[in-house]
This record gives sequence, structure tokens and C-alpha cells, in this order.
Amino acid sequence: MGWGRRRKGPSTTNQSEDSKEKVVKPLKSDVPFDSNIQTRTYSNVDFEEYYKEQRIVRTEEWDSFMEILRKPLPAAFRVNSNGQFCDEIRSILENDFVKSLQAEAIESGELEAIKPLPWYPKKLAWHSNFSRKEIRKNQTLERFHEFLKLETEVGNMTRQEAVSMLPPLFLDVHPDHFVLDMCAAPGSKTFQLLEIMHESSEPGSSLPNGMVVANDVDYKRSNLLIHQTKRTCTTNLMVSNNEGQHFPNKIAFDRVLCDVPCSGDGTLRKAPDIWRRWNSGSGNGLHSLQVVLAMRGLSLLRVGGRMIYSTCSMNPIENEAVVAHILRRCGCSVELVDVSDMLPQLIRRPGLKKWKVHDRGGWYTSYKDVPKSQRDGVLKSMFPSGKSDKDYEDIASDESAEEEVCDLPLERCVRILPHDQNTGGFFIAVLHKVSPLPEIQEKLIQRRNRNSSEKPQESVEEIVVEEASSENGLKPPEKESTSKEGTIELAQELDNKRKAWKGLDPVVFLRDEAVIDGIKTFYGIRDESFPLHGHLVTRNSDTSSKGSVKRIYYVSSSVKHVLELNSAAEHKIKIASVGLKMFEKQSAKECEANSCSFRITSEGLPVILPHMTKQILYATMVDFKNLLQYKSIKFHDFVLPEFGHKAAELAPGSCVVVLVDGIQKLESEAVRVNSSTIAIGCWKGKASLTVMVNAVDCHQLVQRLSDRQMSMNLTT
Ligand SMILES: C[S@@+](CC[C@H](N)C(=O)[O-])C[C@H]1O[C@@H](n2cnc3c(N)ncnc32)[C@H](O)[C@@H]1O
Repeated sequence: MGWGRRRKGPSTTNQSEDSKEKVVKPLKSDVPFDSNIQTRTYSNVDFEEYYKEQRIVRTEEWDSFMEILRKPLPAAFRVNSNGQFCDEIRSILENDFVKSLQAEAIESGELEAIKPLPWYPKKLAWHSNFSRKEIRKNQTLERFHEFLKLETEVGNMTRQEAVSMLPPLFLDVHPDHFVLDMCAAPGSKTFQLLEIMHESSEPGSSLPNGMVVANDVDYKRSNLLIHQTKRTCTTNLMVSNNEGQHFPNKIAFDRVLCDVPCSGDGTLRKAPDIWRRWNSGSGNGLHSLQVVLAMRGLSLLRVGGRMIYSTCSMNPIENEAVVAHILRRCGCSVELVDVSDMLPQLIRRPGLKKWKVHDRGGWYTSYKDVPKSQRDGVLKSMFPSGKSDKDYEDIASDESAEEEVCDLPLERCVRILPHDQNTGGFFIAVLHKVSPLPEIQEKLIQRRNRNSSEKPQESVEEIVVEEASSENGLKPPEKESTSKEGTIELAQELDNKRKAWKGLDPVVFLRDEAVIDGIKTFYGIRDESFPLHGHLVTRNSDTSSKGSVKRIYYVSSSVKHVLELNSAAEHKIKIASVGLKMFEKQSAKECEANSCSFRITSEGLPVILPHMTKQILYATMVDFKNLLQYKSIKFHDFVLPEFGHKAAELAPGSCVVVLVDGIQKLESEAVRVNSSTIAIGCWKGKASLTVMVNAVDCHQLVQRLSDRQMSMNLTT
């Protein structure tokens, strides 16, 4: 609301007496000459007036609601359930930091310094009563800060707002699900979705059959996501840069997370600058985009699938109004799910059934009161009844004078308010697709009538996908190419479309048989255990000027399938990143005869190790720790000479050193790899073994191994 741009309030327009009564007086900032410049950082008169009017809390709660909004948000973090040290980290939190930070908590008037979030499974998510700023600045908290920093950097923990952890939990993701995260960046929920998907798979067992497509229109924010999700070491992720509302309708997803762009006033405690900028226009301005994103999400959802619509805003125009509108559009084909039995420890409020709409002209309780001049910005879908002028004509005037109440079961929506459990504000609606959307059904009937004599009967689901596909010019592939030949054809086709997306290199299946066979032979990888053909991809940017490949990524069968669909659909999905970087070319100088020029990357190691039968060394703790500490050790300098001999005998080049418990296991041909196996990538040179792990990971590993030894000493 800028200076000199005020419009007339509705009370000055030509309206009936009835409607005048229902128009609430304008906000203070709409009154002429009342400055909208906020002098205090933590207040905004418009905000207060708006939410009082919307009655998002009871009058007697108002002060506690406002009080907590002015307090910094406590830090929250999650332990990565797939991390190698998950149990250790949880135990350090429970047994060390809960006690050692307690004195600090008492001093600052809190009962507990850190505690597990009661509603998050397996004590994996924690809440600290200190804000992120306090943790950074306070000296006593320094050790805790260092711990959080290091474990976050190596991927064992993730800092994430408590409320932002909710949508992936409500989504109920299984390992075989195809999941679309429509507005995914910077990616904390994508990370969590992948964790949930991988949770039940042990290293060595097959990769999950499902996958996550993490889409965001903003490529810069997507880079944050790519960086953040690197730590999950997943082969089951594709990152794309499409507009969510135009996401190609080729794949029917089992789950869709629609965490839409919003005004974000639920994050006031974390981002206090919102106090200064807040106005009701932001929510109104986003409503239409939120609706189209949610509608697209539902059309991409397979029948029987679940979608979460979520925002970090408290504004009903971005929340209940959007949900009500999409429910009205979808009729009986979509249900709002009652999730009151999920996460019983979570304190939540029901969705609102009544709200009003505000713009620069003032407040409106129903669409018929909105002057024509304001109707560009105030839409009928923003109101509880969603009625148009025509609809109002059909109802008796005394009935239409009543305050609008939405007749949909919006109480099933989940509202999280900051003062209920010391969090940010959040909104979640869980939607279940019962049948194809009415718009699709309509087309289906028309088409059946047209083609009934010519075409064999198709299943509804096929037609939903096809129907949606034709909208985007997408056609199903003739058949899935699984053979080497098929892969080569696909790669050639992809090559022909190199310029498909400006600024993004196309994904190309690796077809160099010599490279693939070289890798398989050198590391002893058998096709029946871990097929490489058809699963290795690269990009132009990962190819040298002479055409030789520098980086090779591994994609799961699910991702491979989507790549093939996308290829058949003329690359409508704009792929920013795909799969897991597994092999990287070493410079010619480092590669000797009998060696493979591709080393295994740190992120690829956990995935490929269970399938390797060659280039593995087994080290005891002392030599393993020495390697981490000194980075490079001559063969004859290892504490256990036998280990040095084995290292000397190994083929030169990339290898893996696995930590084993006792000397007797050094002989073992293959240590069974499980989630607790500790291994590092190394390079076997002429006279020494060199660690190929970055300094931070080395430091963290030494730290964890020391902790482990210390706790073992204590128990013996
Ligand atoms: C609330 S944030 C998402 C946060 C994310 N889900 C997470 O947990 O880290 C909304 C995101 O939507 C993206 N966005 C905005 N308009 C979009 C559109 N039309 N299609 C897809 N993404 C969009 C923004 O770039 C932003 O990253």
C-alpha cells in the first residue's frame, strides 16, 4: 500500500444498505494520512487488525499469540535416519547435550535446553530452546554449535524448522512411490522425503523402486536443493526447473507435495523483516498461482494417490480459500482427508470455515459486495462460499445477508499456530484423489462418444494420463528400452536434441561399452547384482573437449524410466540434475597400466560398495584411523604389515578401505556390508595408499570413531 495510491473504501461506493453493513471498516493504514511506515520492528498494525478480523485465535489468546511472534524461533534439527551414525548422534543428543546444556537453559528461564519433538517418530527431530542466533553467539553453546555445524555439513543432520517437517510425514511416502515435490527449493522437505523413501532399504539391498522429482521454477534456488540433497547419496532423485502449473502430465504420481510460494507470515519469528513488509495484498496476489499449482498437482496425481497442499502462511486466502476452491472444482473426485489420528502429539487447530477478504478498498464478506473496479484483485474463489453474482441471484436476500460459511469440511485442514508449541505458523491440507478430475471425465465422455466404434475400450487411468499428455503434446513411449541397443538409440536421440533447454545440458545415457566394461571388470561388479548398462548417464558439461566423459551418474530404474518417458515427450521436463555422481575420471598421469581411469566418488561409495568384489581392503581401527589422520601412508608403514602387503598387491588406482572389528576378518573375502559399515575411498599408488575423502568428512569420521571407541571402553 503505497503513498498516494489509495483507492476509495467500499463504504464510499454505491452499495445497498445490506452490503454496507457487511463491509467492515478499512484497516488503519487505509485511513488517509495515517502513515504505514512501521517504527518498531516487531509490529505492524495492518497485520494485527487483519488477523483479529479473521479470528484466527480467540480474543483471550491474542496477547500470547502476538507475544510469541515477537520472540525468535527456537532452532530445530533432524537426525538423518539413513546416516551411518544415526544411533550415535541420537545418543549424543540424549546423553550428552540434554544434560550439558541444561545449565544454560535454566539461566535463560527455560525448562529444557533441547528435547525431541514429541510428534516426530523415533526421536529423530529435535527442538532447542535457543534460537539459531543464540547458538551461534553464546560461548557455552559453542561445543553444541560446532557439533551441529559439522554433522550438518557431512549430512548426518539437517537444520529445518519444526513445522516444515510436517508435510512429508502427512504425505505417507512408501519406497515404491513416485513422488513429485512441485515447489521444492531450497529442498529441506525433498531431503526428508528421500530419507523416508530410503529408510527401509539397507545398503546392499536393492534400491527403492520409487523416486522423487524435485521441481522448482527458480534455478538458483534449485542449485541450493541440488547441493543440499547431494548428502543423501541417492540415485532416485531428479531435479527439474519447470513451472509447476505447466509440469508435463506424462507421469502419474503416487504422491504430490504442493508446498506453494506464499506470503510466509508463519515465518515471522525467523524472518522479522516480514513485520515491516506485511500487507494483505501479498496473500491476495498469490491466491491464483496457489490455485493453479494445486490443481495441476491434483491432475498429476494418480487415482488413489495423496497430495499435500501446504503453506507457511496463516492467511485464510492462501489456505482455506485455495482448498475450498479446488474441492469445489474437483467435486467428488477429491476428498479432504481427516488426519486427526496422525501424529497425535501434534497440537493443531481445525481449518477456518469463515473468513473475509481485504484489499486496499477495505473488507468484504462476500463477492457480491466487491465493486467491479476491485474485481481484478478480489476473486470469488477467495470467499468461503465461492459464489458468483449469478449464484447470489438464486438465493433469498435474507439468506444472502448472512455471514458466509464454507459448507466443505475445512475443519479437516491442519493449522499450526506459533503459541501452541513454540513453533512457526503453518497450514496443511491432505487431499485424496478418488477418481479422475471432472474436467478429465468430461473429455473422456466426449472422446468415448466420438470413438466408440473405432477404438478398443481403454482404462480410465490410461486415458487420464493420455488426456493430460495430449494437453502438453506428450505421447507415451512405444515401449520401455531396457536393452543396450535401446539405450544407444535413446542416447542418439537425446544427442540430436542437445539444445532442448537453453542453458541446461541434456542428460545423455552413457553408451561407451569400453568404459562400462572397464569399470565392471576393475571393480568386479556383476550385472545380476548391480546392472550398469542403461543406468549410467552423463551430461555435456561432464564431457571433455575431446569428447571423453569426465563424470558418470548412476540412475535407479525408476529414474531411468522417467528419463525415457521424458525423451519420448521431447524433453518437456527441464532436468537440472539427475541421479548420483558415482564415477569420476582421474587424470592420465595418475592412471597406470591395468588400472581403470574412473575412481568411485565418496557419494557413490555407499551405493556401489555392497556390489563390489574387487579393489577392497579391510583395515583394523589403528590403520584406518592413521589413514584418516595422515591421509597418505607408505605400504611398509602400516601398523599391521599384512595390511600393507595386501595394499601393495592390489591393482593400482581407485580402491575402498573397509573398517573391520578384528584381525581375523582381514582375511575375509567380503565383509557383509550393512548400515553400520564404515568405508572410505582411497587411491593405490606405486608405494603408498592415499585417502580420497575431503578434510571435513575425514575430521568427522575421526571424531565419530573416537566417540565410538570411548563408549566401548566405558562399557567394557
Ligand atoms: C515455500 S517455497 C518451497 C520450500 C520447499 N518446499 C522446502 O521445503 O525447502 C516455494 C517455492 O516455490 C517456488 N515457486 C514459485 N513459483 C513457482 C512455480 N510457478 N512453479 C514451481 N515452483 C515455484 C519458489 O521458487 C520457492 O522455491
